[in-house]
Order: sequence, then structure tokens, then C-alpha cells
Amino acid sequence: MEKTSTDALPLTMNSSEKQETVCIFGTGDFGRSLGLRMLQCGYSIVFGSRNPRRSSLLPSGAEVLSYSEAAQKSDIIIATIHREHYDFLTELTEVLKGKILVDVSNNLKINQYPESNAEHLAQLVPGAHVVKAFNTISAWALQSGALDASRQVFVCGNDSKAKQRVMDIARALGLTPLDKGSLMAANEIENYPLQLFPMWKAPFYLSAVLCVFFFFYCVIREVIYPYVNGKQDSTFRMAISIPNRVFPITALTLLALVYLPGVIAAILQLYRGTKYRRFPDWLDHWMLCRKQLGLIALGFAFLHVLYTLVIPIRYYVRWTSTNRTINQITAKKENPFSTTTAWLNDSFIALGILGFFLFVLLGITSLPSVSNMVNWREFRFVQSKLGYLTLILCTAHTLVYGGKRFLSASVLRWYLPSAYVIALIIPCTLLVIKFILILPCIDKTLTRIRQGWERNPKFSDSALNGKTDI
Ligand SMILES: Cc1cc2nc3c(=O)[nH]c(=O)nc-3n(C[C@H](O)[C@H](O)[C@H](O)COP(=O)(O)OP(=O)(O)OC[C@H]3O[C@@H](n4cnc5c(N)ncnc54)[C@H](O)[C@@H]3O)c2cc1C
Ligand SMILES: NC(=O)C1=CN([C@@H]2O[C@H](COP(=O)(O)OP(=O)(O)OC[C@H]3O[C@@H](n4cnc5c(N)ncnc54)[C@H](OP(=O)(O)O)[C@@H]3O)[C@@H](O)[C@H]2O)C=CC1
Ligand code: HEM
Ligand SMILES: [Fe+3]
Repeated sequence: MEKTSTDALPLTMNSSEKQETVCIFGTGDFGRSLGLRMLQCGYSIVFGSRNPRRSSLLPSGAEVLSYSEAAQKSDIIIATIHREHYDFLTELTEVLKGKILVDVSNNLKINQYPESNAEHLAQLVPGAHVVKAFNTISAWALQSGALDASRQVFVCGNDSKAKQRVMDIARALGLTPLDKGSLMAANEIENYPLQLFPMWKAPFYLSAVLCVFFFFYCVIREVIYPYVNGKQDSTFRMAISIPNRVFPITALTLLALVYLPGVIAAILQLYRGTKYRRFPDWLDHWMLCRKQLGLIALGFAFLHVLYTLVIPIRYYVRWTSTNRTINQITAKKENPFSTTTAWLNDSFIALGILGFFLFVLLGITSLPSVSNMVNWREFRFVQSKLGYLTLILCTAHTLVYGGKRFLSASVLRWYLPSAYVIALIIPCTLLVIKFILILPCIDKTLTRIRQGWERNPKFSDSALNGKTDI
């Protein structure tokens, strides 16, 4: 901990206006890290502690007093204490009256308590201006100085002056404060660091379910069926052949699921005759995780392309083609060139390549550095129009791949069609509905609804908002 003594030297000694005294309650991990960082930024720090003795762990340059003595030294008190130990603060109500009391606490579970920690603190110390802040910054990030994780500090509170002072401190520490409004937002702010990729969860589970389903479906058709019918060992197919069906099928299904909610939303708007009624929660959530669905789909498409590239070097493929040639020679059979087959084969591969190219383009435009460079209309054009074109190309790639043997009875195994036939159901249905929706008569109504027109204005709450523009 020798590091502390040198690091504690204020870096901004010359900025005399910053020599503001801030009190930190609690000398735990977070209190010490925050204190050190604030000292470095030129603040003077007074720690409040149950045990006010100088310890080597504390940043040098800071004072340590009892809780009530420390509180008297400053009008900003940052409580770096766990919520479970807040009760003793009621004894300090008088000292804390009119002061800014910052709550930095986090919980272990989402919605662990009926009210947020900050609101609980405000009830315990009614005279203080409670502000919620800093809970999204970790002690480690403050100490290492790297702060490469997130620099955002969400701030909320009922007193705007108090909030402003806390936001100034955050800025002085090199963080980015974000005003989230009144203390009612504290619950949301406290739940934020407890979430683990919230928007990725559903798309991730969905893709896992699709992969597992199609994997077993293919295993039944291509491993178990040949074994039961001819004692043939085809287990090697599980390494490349089957994954190279499962991955593109998952990619295609997920891609269709990116555009399906938009179509469902359009049908709902047409049915309701207004855009001013909320979509059901499941549809809202689905709409919000389309980007994640799309990016996972792109990942699976990548895998498909890699697996396809290795086809020529596979032993099984080389063996089959050599054997076919030998059989033709021994049987003295000719295999005339079929232009139709060549056309079908080349077109399905070309469609795949073009589809993949646009797919990658969609992925690139979703990078923040790129999407910030295009305007809203350009982004919508790429995401919506080129997105549909990607879906059309990928669906066509699969349809042409199926070609003539599509629904022929010879490919059924135990009445099960090929996996790609099942995979085509959602994309084809979606494209047919989308085609109907863009027919001029329907599209005109939909556009009018989206511009604010309502079929039955008096029944909707838009009348209250004064949005009846007919
Ligand atoms: C690789 C990849 C990356 C992606 N990255 C992103 C990304 O970065 N960001 C992102 O958002 N999406 C991303 N997506 C998802 C997808 O491309 C977009 O969400 C796309 O805009 C969806 O187009 P859409 O035409 O279905 O829906 P939208 O154009 O969003 O329309 C959906 C529905 O919203 C309603 N609506 C549209 N306009 C209005 C209006 N003016 N008023 C009222 N209602 C309206 C209609 O009911 C409409 O049908 C990505 C997808 C992929 C495959
Ligand atoms: N660690 C982190 O990275 C982050 C922590 N936070 C929040 O900051 C707060 C403090 O966290 P952290 O520093 O890690 O926790 P610690 O357990 O390390 O420290 C808590 C401090 O609270 C004080 N305290 C007061 N009353 C009690 C009591 N009855 N029992 C125990 N301690 C008491 C103690 O200081 P003393 O002995 O001086 O009285 C103690 O050191 C928590 O609310 C946490 O959610 C928020 C963001 C990140
Ligand atoms: C560079 C781009 C691509 C190439 C070269 C390519 C090539 C191929 C090949 C050779 C097959 C046949 C595989 C086999 O015989 O087992 C195939 C099948 C398939 N491809 Fe592609 N593809 C490409 C991109 C895509 C994309 C972007 C999608 C959609 C998201 C896609 C979806 C499919 C599907 C669903 C199948 C059928 C899988 C099956 O059941 O066998 N492909 N592709
Ligand atoms: Fe801790």
C-alpha cells in the first residue's frame, strides 16, 4: 500500500477553487478508493468511521474522525456503507439536516427491497438532500485509474442544486454524469449494475434452443436413421456436415425473427387503426432486442461460411467424389454435363455470397462508430431495406439449394423432411406477409396510421394528447 502515499498527492494543487472539503462515511474498499481519487483531484477529504484511527490503508492526506464529527466538516457527505448498516444514520439526523447525502450503494439482487436504497436513506434522514450516484463505478476502476469499463455515473435526486454539486464532483473525477431525474429513478439506477447483458439474454437462449433442436433433428435423420435401416455408422457427420446445416438454419431463422416483429407491429397497427396504443410487452421487448438477434445471426452465418470453405479438403467429400468417378469408369457409364445443374449450383452459391455480403454490411453499420456517421434515414435504409434484401437473398439461397428435391418423397426419412425445409417456413411466411403489406392500398393506410391518422379517434387516448390530426 506504499502506492497510496505518493498517489495521494493532489494533481491539481493549483486549482484553488477545488479545495472543497467532502466527507466520506465508511472506510471500506469503496470509501478508500473514492477518497484517494478525490484527493488526487484536489478535494480535501474527511472520513467518518466507527473506529477513527489512522490506518496505513487510508490515503494519506485525509482526516479520519467519528461519523458525527466528520459530518460537521462538510456539507456533502458520501455514504459508502452497505444499506444493511444505514440504521445508525438516524442518530445523525440533526447534523445531516440540509446537507447533501450521497447514496452509492448496490444490492445483491434485482429488486431486493421494496423501496430503493436511496429512498430508504431519505426516509431515515428526512432533513438531508439525498442524491443517488457512483453505484455503477467499481472501487477497482477508481483505484486503477484506467476506468476503461464504464465512465457513466447515473445521478438522481429531488433537489436539483444538490444533484448539480454531485455531478460537478463526478466530472472533476473524469467521469461522465448522466441526470436521471428524481429519486424515483433510484430503483432503476440500482438495478443497472446487477444486469448481465439484459438485451442479449433472450436472443442467446433462443439461438441455443434452435441449435439444439436442429442438431437433434439432423442427428435423427442422418445418423440414427441410416444406422437403424442399414447398420451404417454416420456419426462422423456430427463434426461438420450437421453443424453446417444447424448453423445456417439458425442464422436464417434468427434473421427472419429480426424482421418478424416489425410485420406483427404493422398488422397490429392496421387492426387497431391507430399507432397511439402501446404494443404488448413481449412485442416491445422483441423489437428492442432485434439488433442482438441480428448480430447473433451474423455470427452463425460466419460459421456457415467457414464450414463451407473446408468442404473440398474433407476426406469424406474427396472419397465420395473419387469413388463416384471410379464407379463410372468400371460401369462404363457416362455422366453428361448438365447446364441446368450447373446453373442451379452456381446461382445458389452466388445468392449465398451476396446475402452474406449484405449481412456483413448490416453488422458493420450497427457499430457505433459507423452508425454515428450516418443520419437516421440512411441507417433505416440500410437496416430495413437492405435488411429485407439480405433476408430475400438468404431465403432464395436456401430455396435454390433445395432445388428439385425440395419436397420429393425420396428425401423424407421417417416422414421427416430435410431440416432446411422446416427452416424456410418462417422466412417464406414473413416475406409473403411483407409483400402483402407493401401493396399500395394497404401501405397507404399504414403510412397514414404512422403519420397520426386514427380510424376511431374518440376511443383512443390520443385525443387526450391533442394528436388528432384529421
Ligand atoms: C447484422 C445485423 C445488425 C443489426 N444492427 C442493428 C442496430 O444496430 N440497430 C438496430 O436498431 N437494429 C439493428 N438490426 C435489426 C434490424 O435491422 C432493424 O431493427 C431494422 O430497422 C428492422 O427493420 P423493420 O423494417 O423490420 O422495422 P422498423 O423499420 O423498425 O419498423 C418496425 C415497425 O415499427 C413500426 N413503425 C415504423 N415506423 C414507425 C413510425 N414512424 N411510427 C410508428 N410506428 C412505426 C411499424 O409497425 C413497423 O412495422 C440489425 C440486424 C442485423 C441482421
Ligand atoms: N466495492 C465496490 O466496488 C462498490 C461498492 N459500492 C457500494 O459502496 C458501499 C460500500 O462498499 P464497500 O466499500 O465495498 O464495503 P466494505 O464492507 O468494504 O465497507 C463498508 C464500510 O461501511 C462502514 N460501516 C458502517 N457501519 C457499519 C456496520 N454496522 N458494519 C459494517 N460496516 C459498517 C465501515 O466503515 P468503518 O469501519 O470506517 O465504520 C465499512 O468499512 C456499499 O453500499 C456498496 O454497495 C458501490 C459501487 C462499487
Ligand atoms: C459466402 C456465403 C455462402 C456460401 C458460399 C454458402 C454456401 C452454401 C453451401 C455450399 C451449402 C450446402 C451445404 C451442404 O451441402 O451441406 C449451403 C447451404 C445452406 N446455406 Fe449457405 N452459403 C453462404 C451464405 C449463407 C447465408 C448468409 C445464409 C443464411 C443466413 C445461408 C443459409 C444456408 C442454408 C439454410 C443452407 C441449407 C443447410 C442445409 O440444410 O444443408 N448461407 N450454403
Ligand atoms: Fe466491497
